Amino acid sequence: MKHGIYYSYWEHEWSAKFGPYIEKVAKLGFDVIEVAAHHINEYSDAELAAIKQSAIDNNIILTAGIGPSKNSYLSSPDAAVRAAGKAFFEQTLTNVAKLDIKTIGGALHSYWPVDYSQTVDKEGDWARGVEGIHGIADFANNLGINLCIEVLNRFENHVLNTAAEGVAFVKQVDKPNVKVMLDTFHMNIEEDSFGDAIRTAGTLLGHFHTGESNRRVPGKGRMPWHEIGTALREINYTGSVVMEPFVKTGGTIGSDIRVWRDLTNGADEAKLDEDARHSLAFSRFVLGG
Ligand SMILES: O=C(CO)[C@H](O)[C@H](O)[C@H](O)CO
Ligand SMILES: [Mn+2]
Repeated sequence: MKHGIYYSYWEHEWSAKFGPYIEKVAKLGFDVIEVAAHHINEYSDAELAAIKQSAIDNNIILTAGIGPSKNSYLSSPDAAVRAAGKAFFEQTLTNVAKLDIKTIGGALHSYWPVDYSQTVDKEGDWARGVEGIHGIADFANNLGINLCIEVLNRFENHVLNTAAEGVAFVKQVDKPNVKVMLDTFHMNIEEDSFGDAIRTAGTLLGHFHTGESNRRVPGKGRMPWHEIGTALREINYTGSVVMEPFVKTGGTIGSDIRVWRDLTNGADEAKLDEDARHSLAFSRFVLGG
């Protein structure tokens, strides 16, 4: 099991450059950095080559997270938006592959976060989502990339809220590189049992996000980490466990994640780093790896 952190922990914008964080997370002892792919198409090839080299030099694996935009996503009822979604993914995956990234996770079938001022069509969005992911799966596979479909809580998406729904969706897509992704923050809201949810995902679990119920770093709250670690060991999970803490207010990250109070307790960057390092030690101990 490899342990990582989403660089957005330190940032306010999904557009923030991720290159400089590789050395930082390596120094903190992580194996993996997760980067936001939302704006990767704005990076030049030279920039991507330098980032790839930095990852090699620092012995860091990159994974990617993404929340597709409402203008271009795979399950839209509007065929033009679906086509734009496919084109966006093909360009994004091409650039993601330039960083040797093998895992991209998020609500890839949908857009994020969902706008609930509009009518919800769960059945239609599910069916179009399955078709949309099916339609980009081989493209991703040819680049060596796994598509990890994140199960989110009801306030962020309506299609996949539980591990059982994630498994059903991924089985309908029926492609070897399309997997289920779970996140303890969302599971805490939707699942009856953390252990059962992880066992339900089983061998289909492709990526795993961690965070406390208020999205502080693992170890600062009341998540049942022992139960989670036991279940991950039971299913012989060998993928990445990426902590996804969101503790800062402000910017697009603060508003998309609904961080309306300072969860850092006024921490400066050095203190945020220290919290991440402690949480990594805690995560390795309780989850394995
Ligand atoms: O858990 C999440 C949102 O609540 C997601 O992992 C990411 O934040 C999202 O896909 C954007 O990268
Ligand atoms: Mn997540």
